[in-house]
Amino acid sequence: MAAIYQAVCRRASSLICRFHSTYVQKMRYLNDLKEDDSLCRQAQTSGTFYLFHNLSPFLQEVGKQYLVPQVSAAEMKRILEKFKEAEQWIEKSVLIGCSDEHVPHFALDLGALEKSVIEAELKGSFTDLRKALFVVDEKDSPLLASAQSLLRWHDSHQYCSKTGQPTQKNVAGSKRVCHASGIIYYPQMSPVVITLVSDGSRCLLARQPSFPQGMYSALSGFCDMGENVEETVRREVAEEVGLEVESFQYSASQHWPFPSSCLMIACHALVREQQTEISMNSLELEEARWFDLEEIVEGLKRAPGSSKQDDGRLLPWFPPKQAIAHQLIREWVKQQTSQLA
Ligand SMILES: NC(=O)c1ccc[n+]([C@@H]2O[C@H](COP(=O)([O-])OP(=O)(O)OC[C@H]3O[C@@H](n4cnc5c(N)ncnc54)[C@H](O)[C@@H]3O)[C@@H](O)[C@H]2O)c1
Ligand SMILES: [Mg+2]
Repeated sequence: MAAIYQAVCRRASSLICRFHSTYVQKMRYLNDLKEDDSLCRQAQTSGTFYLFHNLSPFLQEVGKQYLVPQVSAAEMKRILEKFKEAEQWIEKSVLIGCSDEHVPHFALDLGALEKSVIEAELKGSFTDLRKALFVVDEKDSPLLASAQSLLRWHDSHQYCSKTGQPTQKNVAGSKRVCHASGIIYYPQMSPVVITLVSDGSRCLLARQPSFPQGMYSALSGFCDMGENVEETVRREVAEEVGLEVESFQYSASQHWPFPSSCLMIACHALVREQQTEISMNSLELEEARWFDLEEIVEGLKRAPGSSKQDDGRLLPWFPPKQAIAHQLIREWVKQQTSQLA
Protein backbone atom coordinates (compact mmCIF):
# COMPACT_ATOMS: atom_id res chain seq x y z
CA MET A 1 0.00 0.00 0.00
CA ALA A 2 2.83 2.36 1.01
CA ALA A 3 4.65 1.59 -2.26
CA ILE A 4 1.52 2.42 -4.31
CA TYR A 5 1.09 5.66 -2.36
CA GLN A 6 4.75 6.62 -3.00
CA ALA A 7 4.41 5.82 -6.71
CA VAL A 8 1.25 8.00 -6.93
CA CYS A 9 3.02 10.84 -5.10
CA ARG A 10 6.04 10.61 -7.40
CA ARG A 11 3.79 10.63 -10.48
CA ALA A 12 1.90 13.66 -9.11
CA SER A 13 5.13 15.51 -8.32
CA SER A 14 6.55 14.72 -11.76
CA LEU A 15 3.39 16.18 -13.37
CA ILE A 16 3.70 19.33 -11.25
CA CYS A 17 7.40 19.45 -12.17
CA ARG A 18 6.63 19.83 -15.87
CA PHE A 19 5.74 23.43 -15.08
CA HIS A 20 8.96 24.09 -13.17
CA SER A 21 12.40 25.16 -14.33
CA THR A 22 15.24 22.65 -14.66
CA TYR A 23 16.76 24.05 -11.49
CA VAL A 24 13.58 23.66 -9.43
CA GLN A 25 13.07 20.13 -10.73
CA LYS A 26 16.64 19.22 -9.83
CA MET A 27 16.35 20.55 -6.30
CA ARG A 28 13.02 18.75 -5.80
CA TYR A 29 14.54 15.51 -7.10
CA LEU A 30 17.56 15.79 -4.78
CA ASN A 31 15.26 16.48 -1.85
CA ASP A 32 13.19 13.38 -2.70
CA LEU A 33 16.40 11.31 -2.73
CA LYS A 34 17.35 12.63 0.71
CA GLU A 35 13.91 11.86 2.15
CA ASP A 36 13.23 8.50 0.50
CA ASP A 37 15.75 5.73 1.27
CA SER A 38 14.38 3.24 -1.26
CA LEU A 39 14.34 5.82 -4.07
CA CYS A 40 17.93 6.75 -3.21
CA ARG A 41 19.04 3.11 -3.05
CA GLN A 42 17.58 2.62 -6.52
CA ALA A 43 19.35 5.80 -7.71
CA GLN A 44 22.69 4.34 -6.59
CA THR A 45 22.32 1.67 -9.27
CA SER A 46 22.20 4.26 -12.08
CA GLY A 47 24.26 7.09 -10.58
CA THR A 48 27.87 8.12 -10.95
CA PHE A 49 30.52 8.05 -8.24
CA TYR A 50 33.31 10.44 -7.24
CA LEU A 51 35.94 8.42 -5.43
CA PHE A 52 38.05 9.32 -2.41
CA HIS A 53 40.67 7.43 -0.42
CA ASN A 54 41.08 8.60 3.17
CA LEU A 55 39.49 11.89 2.06
CA SER A 56 41.82 12.40 -0.93
CA PRO A 57 39.89 12.72 -4.21
CA PHE A 58 40.66 10.54 -7.23
CA LEU A 59 42.05 12.51 -10.21
CA GLN A 60 43.26 11.58 -13.67
CA GLU A 61 46.12 13.50 -15.25
CA VAL A 62 45.48 13.97 -18.97
CA GLY A 63 48.18 16.05 -20.64
CA LYS A 64 48.45 19.19 -18.53
CA GLN A 65 44.95 18.83 -17.13
CA TYR A 66 43.67 17.15 -13.99
CA LEU A 67 40.24 15.62 -14.49
CA VAL A 68 37.78 14.51 -11.83
CA PRO A 69 36.30 11.30 -13.26
CA GLN A 70 32.75 10.20 -12.56
CA VAL A 71 32.76 6.43 -12.27
CA SER A 72 29.56 4.74 -13.52
CA ALA A 73 27.60 2.40 -11.26
CA ALA A 74 28.53 -0.56 -13.51
CA GLU A 75 32.24 0.30 -13.36
CA MET A 76 31.96 0.75 -9.61
CA LYS A 77 30.44 -2.70 -9.27
CA ARG A 78 33.22 -4.20 -11.38
CA ILE A 79 35.94 -2.64 -9.23
CA LEU A 80 34.31 -3.50 -5.92
CA GLU A 81 33.92 -7.13 -6.97
CA LYS A 82 37.71 -7.35 -6.72
CA PHE A 83 37.29 -6.85 -3.00
CA LYS A 84 35.19 -8.62 -0.38
CA GLU A 85 31.72 -7.41 0.63
CA ALA A 86 31.28 -5.25 -2.48
CA GLU A 87 27.61 -4.45 -1.74
CA GLN A 88 28.45 -2.90 1.63
CA TRP A 89 30.77 -0.38 0.04
CA ILE A 90 28.05 1.21 -2.10
CA GLU A 91 26.01 1.69 1.11
CA LYS A 92 28.76 4.04 2.36
CA SER A 93 28.26 6.51 -0.49
CA VAL A 94 26.73 9.94 0.06
CA LEU A 95 24.62 11.98 -2.33
CA ILE A 96 26.36 15.15 -3.54
CA GLY A 97 24.22 16.34 -6.46
CA CYS A 98 22.73 15.40 -9.81
CA SER A 99 22.94 16.39 -13.47
CA ASP A 100 20.24 18.40 -15.26
CA GLU A 101 19.02 15.03 -16.58
CA HIS A 102 18.68 13.76 -12.99
CA VAL A 103 21.64 11.40 -13.04
CA PRO A 104 22.51 11.34 -9.33
CA HIS A 105 26.10 11.89 -8.20
CA PHE A 106 27.53 10.18 -5.15
CA ALA A 107 30.84 10.42 -3.30
CA LEU A 108 32.41 7.31 -1.84
CA ASP A 109 35.51 6.93 0.33
CA LEU A 110 37.29 3.63 -0.29
CA GLY A 111 39.82 4.32 2.48
CA ALA A 112 39.97 0.74 3.78
CA LEU A 113 40.66 -0.76 0.34
CA GLU A 114 44.08 -1.11 -1.29
CA LYS A 115 44.75 2.25 -2.93
CA SER A 116 47.14 0.99 -5.61
CA VAL A 117 44.61 -1.55 -6.93
CA ILE A 118 41.98 1.14 -7.53
CA GLU A 119 44.53 3.57 -8.97
CA ALA A 120 45.76 0.93 -11.42
CA GLU A 121 42.21 -0.07 -12.43
CA LEU A 122 41.07 3.51 -13.05
CA LYS A 123 44.38 4.94 -14.29
CA GLY A 124 44.72 7.89 -11.94
CA SER A 125 45.72 8.76 -8.42
CA PHE A 126 44.22 9.84 -5.12
CA THR A 127 45.49 13.37 -4.57
CA ASP A 128 45.57 15.47 -1.40
CA LEU A 129 42.62 17.91 -1.45
CA ARG A 130 44.90 20.89 -0.76
CA LYS A 131 46.54 20.22 -4.11
CA ALA A 132 43.47 18.89 -5.94
CA LEU A 133 41.35 22.02 -5.35
CA PHE A 134 43.88 24.21 -7.11
CA VAL A 135 44.64 22.05 -10.15
CA VAL A 136 41.18 20.87 -11.26
CA ASP A 137 38.77 22.85 -13.42
CA GLU A 138 37.13 25.71 -11.49
CA LYS A 139 33.67 24.12 -11.70
CA ASP A 140 34.91 20.94 -10.00
CA SER A 141 36.59 22.55 -6.95
CA PRO A 142 33.38 23.31 -4.97
CA LEU A 143 32.09 19.82 -5.67
CA LEU A 144 35.27 18.16 -4.38
CA ALA A 145 35.29 20.44 -1.34
CA SER A 146 31.70 19.72 -0.35
CA ALA A 147 31.98 15.99 -1.09
CA GLN A 148 35.06 15.68 1.09
CA SER A 149 33.43 17.67 3.90
CA LEU A 150 30.37 15.42 3.88
CA LEU A 151 32.51 12.26 3.90
CA ARG A 152 34.63 13.68 6.73
CA TRP A 153 31.51 14.51 8.75
CA HIS A 154 30.19 10.94 8.42
CA ASP A 155 33.57 9.52 9.35
CA SER A 156 33.70 11.56 12.55
CA HIS A 157 30.04 11.10 13.59
CA GLN A 158 29.86 7.31 13.77
CA TYR A 159 28.72 7.39 17.41
CA CYS A 160 26.04 9.30 19.31
CA SER A 161 27.67 11.86 21.60
CA LYS A 162 24.94 11.32 24.22
CA THR A 163 24.57 7.50 24.35
CA GLY A 164 27.87 6.35 22.81
CA GLN A 165 25.84 4.00 20.55
CA PRO A 166 26.62 3.70 16.81
CA THR A 167 24.66 6.10 14.56
CA GLN A 168 23.18 5.00 11.22
CA LYS A 169 23.27 7.14 8.10
CA ASN A 170 20.23 7.45 5.85
CA VAL A 171 20.93 6.23 2.30
CA ALA A 172 21.63 9.70 0.88
CA GLY A 173 23.89 10.59 3.81
CA SER A 174 21.99 13.78 4.62
CA LYS A 175 21.70 12.76 8.30
CA ARG A 176 22.65 10.13 10.91
CA VAL A 177 20.33 8.73 13.55
CA CYS A 178 20.99 7.24 16.98
CA HIS A 179 18.24 4.65 17.33
CA ALA A 180 18.86 4.35 21.10
CA SER A 181 18.06 8.01 21.82
CA GLY A 182 16.23 9.06 18.66
CA ILE A 183 18.70 11.93 18.19
CA ILE A 184 19.15 12.96 14.55
CA TYR A 185 22.53 14.46 13.58
CA TYR A 186 22.79 16.69 10.50
CA PRO A 187 26.04 17.61 8.70
CA GLN A 188 27.48 20.80 10.15
CA MET A 189 29.53 23.74 8.95
CA SER A 190 31.25 26.30 11.19
CA PRO A 191 30.56 29.91 10.21
CA VAL A 192 33.74 31.94 9.69
CA VAL A 193 33.91 35.64 8.86
CA ILE A 194 36.67 36.82 6.52
CA THR A 195 37.13 40.57 6.43
CA LEU A 196 39.14 42.83 4.19
CA VAL A 197 39.77 45.93 6.27
CA SER A 198 40.35 49.22 4.45
CA ASP A 199 41.05 52.77 5.65
CA GLY A 200 39.74 54.24 2.42
CA SER A 201 42.99 54.13 0.44
CA ARG A 202 44.88 51.09 1.82
CA CYS A 203 43.84 47.59 2.77
CA LEU A 204 45.07 45.45 5.64
CA LEU A 205 46.44 41.97 5.05
CA ALA A 206 48.04 39.60 7.51
CA ARG A 207 50.06 36.41 7.83
CA GLN A 208 49.37 33.51 10.15
CA PRO A 209 52.49 31.47 11.05
CA SER A 210 51.01 28.47 9.17
CA PHE A 211 50.71 30.36 5.84
CA PRO A 212 53.12 29.50 3.01
CA GLN A 213 56.05 31.92 2.81
CA GLY A 214 55.17 35.31 1.35
CA MET A 215 51.38 34.79 1.38
CA TYR A 216 49.17 37.46 2.94
CA SER A 217 45.40 37.19 3.36
CA ALA A 218 42.41 39.01 4.80
CA LEU A 219 41.58 38.62 8.51
CA SER A 220 39.49 35.60 9.40
CA GLY A 221 37.83 34.19 12.48
CA PHE A 222 35.22 31.68 13.63
CA CYS A 223 31.87 33.05 14.82
CA ASP A 224 31.37 32.60 18.55
CA MET A 225 28.16 31.04 19.81
CA GLY A 226 25.32 33.56 19.63
CA GLU A 227 27.19 36.14 17.56
CA ASN A 228 25.82 37.67 14.37
CA VAL A 229 28.12 38.36 11.41
CA GLU A 230 28.54 42.04 12.27
CA GLU A 231 29.60 41.22 15.83
CA THR A 232 32.15 38.66 14.63
CA VAL A 233 33.64 41.14 12.13
CA ARG A 234 33.99 43.81 14.84
CA ARG A 235 35.41 41.36 17.43
CA GLU A 236 37.89 39.61 15.10
CA VAL A 237 39.29 42.90 13.75
CA ALA A 238 39.63 44.23 17.31
CA GLU A 239 41.20 40.97 18.58
CA GLU A 240 43.65 40.42 15.75
CA VAL A 241 44.81 43.96 14.83
CA GLY A 242 43.39 46.24 17.55
CA LEU A 243 41.24 48.36 15.23
CA GLU A 244 37.59 49.43 15.47
CA VAL A 245 35.37 48.75 12.49
CA GLU A 246 33.24 51.75 11.56
CA SER A 247 31.12 50.14 8.85
CA PHE A 248 31.04 46.88 6.95
CA GLN A 249 29.49 45.42 3.85
CA TYR A 250 28.72 41.79 3.01
CA SER A 251 30.35 40.59 -0.21
CA ALA A 252 29.82 36.86 -0.78
CA SER A 253 30.18 33.47 0.84
CA GLN A 254 31.95 30.21 0.13
CA HIS A 255 32.13 26.75 1.57
CA TRP A 256 35.71 25.99 2.63
CA PRO A 257 36.75 22.44 3.57
CA PHE A 258 39.82 23.27 5.74
CA PRO A 259 40.45 22.33 8.51
CA SER A 260 36.92 20.94 8.36
CA SER A 261 33.77 22.37 6.83
CA CYS A 262 33.56 26.18 7.23
CA LEU A 263 31.06 28.60 5.74
CA MET A 264 33.24 31.58 4.86
CA ILE A 265 31.26 34.85 5.02
CA ALA A 266 33.26 37.51 3.21
CA CYS A 267 32.95 41.19 4.10
CA HIS A 268 34.59 44.54 3.43
CA ALA A 269 35.12 46.70 6.51
CA LEU A 270 36.09 50.33 6.88
CA VAL A 271 38.05 51.78 9.78
CA ARG A 272 38.47 55.50 10.47
CA GLU A 273 41.30 57.15 8.54
CA GLN A 274 42.54 58.73 11.80
CA GLN A 275 42.65 55.39 13.70
CA THR A 276 44.80 53.09 11.62
CA GLU A 277 47.64 52.14 13.91
CA ILE A 278 47.86 48.35 14.00
CA SER A 279 48.31 46.58 17.32
CA MET A 280 48.83 42.99 16.22
CA ASN A 281 47.89 39.95 18.31
CA SER A 282 51.08 37.93 17.99
CA LEU A 283 49.47 34.76 19.36
CA GLU A 284 47.46 34.49 16.13
CA LEU A 285 49.40 36.48 13.55
CA GLU A 286 53.06 36.85 12.65
CA GLU A 287 52.59 39.99 10.57
CA ALA A 288 49.82 42.46 9.74
CA ARG A 289 50.27 45.59 7.67
CA TRP A 290 48.66 48.08 5.32
CA PHE A 291 49.08 47.66 1.55
CA ASP A 292 48.53 50.44 -0.97
CA LEU A 293 46.82 49.91 -4.31
CA GLU A 294 50.04 49.60 -6.30
CA GLU A 295 51.44 46.90 -4.00
CA ILE A 296 48.19 44.93 -4.20
CA VAL A 297 48.06 45.15 -8.00
CA GLU A 298 51.67 43.93 -8.20
CA GLY A 299 51.01 41.12 -5.69
CA LEU A 300 48.02 39.88 -7.69
CA LYS A 301 50.32 39.39 -10.69
CA ARG A 302 52.71 37.10 -8.77
CA ALA A 303 52.46 33.35 -8.80
CA PRO A 304 52.71 31.71 -5.33
CA GLY A 305 56.24 31.95 -3.98
CA SER A 306 57.61 33.27 -7.26
CA SER A 307 59.69 36.39 -6.51
CA LYS A 308 62.34 37.13 -3.90
CA GLN A 309 63.33 40.51 -2.42
CA ASP A 310 66.97 41.56 -2.00
CA ASP A 311 67.00 40.23 1.58
CA GLY A 312 65.94 36.77 0.35
CA ARG A 313 62.34 37.08 1.67
CA LEU A 314 59.53 36.40 -0.76
CA LEU A 315 57.65 39.33 -2.23
CA PRO A 316 54.00 39.37 -1.10
CA TRP A 317 51.50 37.22 -2.97
CA PHE A 318 47.82 36.56 -2.27
CA PRO A 319 45.52 33.53 -2.05
CA PRO A 320 44.61 31.93 -5.40
CA LYS A 321 41.29 32.64 -7.11
CA GLN A 322 39.57 29.57 -5.64
CA ALA A 323 39.78 31.22 -2.19
CA ILE A 324 37.22 33.90 -1.35
CA ALA A 325 40.02 36.08 0.08
CA HIS A 326 41.17 36.54 -3.53
CA GLN A 327 37.74 37.77 -4.56
CA LEU A 328 37.68 40.31 -1.70
CA ILE A 329 41.08 41.67 -2.75
CA ARG A 330 39.99 41.96 -6.40
CA GLU A 331 36.78 43.74 -5.39
CA TRP A 332 38.77 46.21 -3.33
CA VAL A 333 41.09 46.93 -6.30
CA LYS A 334 38.04 47.48 -8.53
CA GLN A 335 36.46 49.84 -6.05
CA GLN A 336 39.71 51.81 -5.60
CA THR A 337 40.32 52.12 -9.33
CA SER A 338 36.74 53.27 -9.95
CA GLN A 339 37.24 55.94 -7.25
CA LEU A 340 40.41 57.15 -8.99
CA ALA A 341 38.80 57.25 -12.44
N1 LIG B 1 38.89 30.57 1.76
C1 LIG B 1 39.63 31.58 2.18
O1 LIG B 1 39.88 32.54 1.44
C2 LIG B 1 40.15 31.62 3.61
C3 LIG B 1 40.98 32.67 4.00
C4 LIG B 1 41.39 32.73 5.34
C5 LIG B 1 40.99 31.74 6.26
N2 LIG B 1 40.21 30.69 5.82
C6 LIG B 1 39.78 29.65 6.78
O2 LIG B 1 39.11 30.25 7.87
C7 LIG B 1 39.29 29.44 9.01
C8 LIG B 1 39.29 30.27 10.28
O3 LIG B 1 40.28 31.29 10.26
P1 LIG B 1 41.25 31.53 11.51
O4 LIG B 1 42.14 30.36 11.70
O5 LIG B 1 41.87 32.87 11.29
O6 LIG B 1 40.21 31.56 12.75
P2 LIG B 1 40.37 32.26 14.18
O7 LIG B 1 41.00 33.60 14.07
O8 LIG B 1 39.02 32.18 14.85
O9 LIG B 1 41.43 31.39 14.98
C9 LIG B 1 41.45 29.99 14.98
C10 LIG B 1 41.28 29.48 16.40
O10 LIG B 1 39.93 29.66 16.79
C11 LIG B 1 39.51 28.61 17.67
N3 LIG B 1 38.20 28.13 17.19
C12 LIG B 1 37.00 28.65 17.54
N4 LIG B 1 35.98 28.01 16.96
C13 LIG B 1 36.51 27.05 16.19
C14 LIG B 1 35.96 26.05 15.32
N5 LIG B 1 34.64 25.92 15.12
N6 LIG B 1 36.81 25.25 14.64
C15 LIG B 1 38.15 25.36 14.80
N7 LIG B 1 38.72 26.28 15.61
C16 LIG B 1 37.92 27.13 16.31
C17 LIG B 1 40.64 27.61 17.70
O11 LIG B 1 41.35 27.81 18.88
C18 LIG B 1 41.51 27.98 16.51
O12 LIG B 1 42.87 27.72 16.75
C19 LIG B 1 40.59 28.68 8.79
O13 LIG B 1 40.30 27.34 9.00
C20 LIG B 1 40.97 28.92 7.34
O14 LIG B 1 41.19 27.71 6.63
C21 LIG B 1 39.79 30.62 4.53
MG1 LIG C 1 42.09 34.53 12.53
